[in-house]
Amino acid sequence: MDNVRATAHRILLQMEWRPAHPDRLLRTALERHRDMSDRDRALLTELVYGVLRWRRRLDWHLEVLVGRKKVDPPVRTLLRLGLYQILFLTKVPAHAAVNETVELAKTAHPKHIVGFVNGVLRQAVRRGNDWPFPDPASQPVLSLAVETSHPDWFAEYALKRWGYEEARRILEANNRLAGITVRVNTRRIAPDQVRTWFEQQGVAVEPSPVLSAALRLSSLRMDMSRLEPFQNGWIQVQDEASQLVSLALAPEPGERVLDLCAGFGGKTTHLAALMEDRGEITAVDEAAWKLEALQDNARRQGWTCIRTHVADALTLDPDRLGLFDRVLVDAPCTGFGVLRRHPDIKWRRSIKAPFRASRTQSALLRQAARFVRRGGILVYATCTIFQEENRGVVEGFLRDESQWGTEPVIGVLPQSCRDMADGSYLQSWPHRHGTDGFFIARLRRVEGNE
Ligand SMILES: C[S@@+](CC[C@H](N)C(=O)[O-])C[C@H]1O[C@@H](n2cnc3c(N)ncnc32)[C@H](O)[C@@H]1O
Repeated sequence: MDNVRATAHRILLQMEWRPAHPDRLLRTALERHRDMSDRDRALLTELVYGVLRWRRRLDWHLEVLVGRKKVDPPVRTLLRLGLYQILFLTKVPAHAAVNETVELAKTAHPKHIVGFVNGVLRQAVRRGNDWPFPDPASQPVLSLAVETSHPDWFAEYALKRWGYEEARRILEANNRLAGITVRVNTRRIAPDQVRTWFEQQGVAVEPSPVLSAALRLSSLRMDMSRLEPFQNGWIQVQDEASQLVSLALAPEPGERVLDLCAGFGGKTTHLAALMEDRGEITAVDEAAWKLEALQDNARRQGWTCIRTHVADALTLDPDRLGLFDRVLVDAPCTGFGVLRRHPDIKWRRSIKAPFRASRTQSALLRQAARFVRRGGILVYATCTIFQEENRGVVEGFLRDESQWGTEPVIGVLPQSCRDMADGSYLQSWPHRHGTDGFFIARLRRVEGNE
């Protein structure tokens, strides 16, 4: 039996039943099938991510083929997988896509379902490029949702907020594959040396137009953790926009810094680099396993100034932890700025998600403020593009907290970031800057705590 398609089907179906990270499911599957060739591994990743990325479009095509007939999740997932290969994968011949999917159907379904799958996919092949699409003039929301494969609620939000043309550019950019960007640990090695290492492995590398210590790698998905630059602590996989967050905090060597939502420590280790490993960084997260990964990361990169603290940030007490010169809140968010890398997120959120997220974000920001000394800096960041989670959270905070003011984020960043300015804040965009979509606000405590 074809391992690749069966595995892709299993992963996609698992994601139908309950939320899971495709990356984690893929990694587990690849570990189980160590004998899989590199070509098959790449195809498996492409099938899973391709179906997730194009799900709304595939469902539209399915609707054209079978009408509103109810199709059970296992069969729907099979059809999406077959259709994706027929419509989007030029390297898989259409007849092979049909045959492989039908063979897969035979392993789990009765004859009439196998016949149904076969019939639907053959119809799709016969259609070639002849598919109806919603009319953008009379059905702009449906047209945006289907053509760019986003949930209808988000297409409607985007249309209202940005207008059709800009909304289309934003949504289309989410379907462009994002390459891997790395931050070079310049304390260990020069960016040029890392560049040469990758080029010697046949990977094309471009220096970042935004940041001097960042490199853009052409290969889309490599297992970085196996590579020498990663194992030697020379690099951190991190999009440029994400790198701007620590730069916006601009910590100085010797300071006390609090990273309240540290996660795996992409930003924490960057802070340590900016502080030349001098001073003290307290990295907090409620997920112990993430902080363990952070510690590995810090060890590999050679940072000793980070200590981790597993806790719900909302319950921390400034009397115990003391005050800090700078505090970072890299808040949990809806993630709509990173849909290029995580297309599954689109289907896991509803229109209520930004509002719900904003309540936690506001609580975290208010809590973070309690830890900042007078004159100190607080940076609030998300990887999303909803006003409710970004400007809305910060402005709500500023309305209630008279001891705080904003500072232009751009003031502490390289000139190359100028066009990311959004008033005194920063908002980066995949369609404009080729980076992930991040929001950053920089606040200063002007009065209050000593
Ligand atoms: C956007 S992620 C942080 C990513 C991380 N800063 C990085 O650069 O890799 C948000 C993090 O906040 C953590 N988190 C969410 N709510 C929290 C809370 N109440 N207390 C502590 N950590 C929390 C999550 O576990 C998650 O790791």
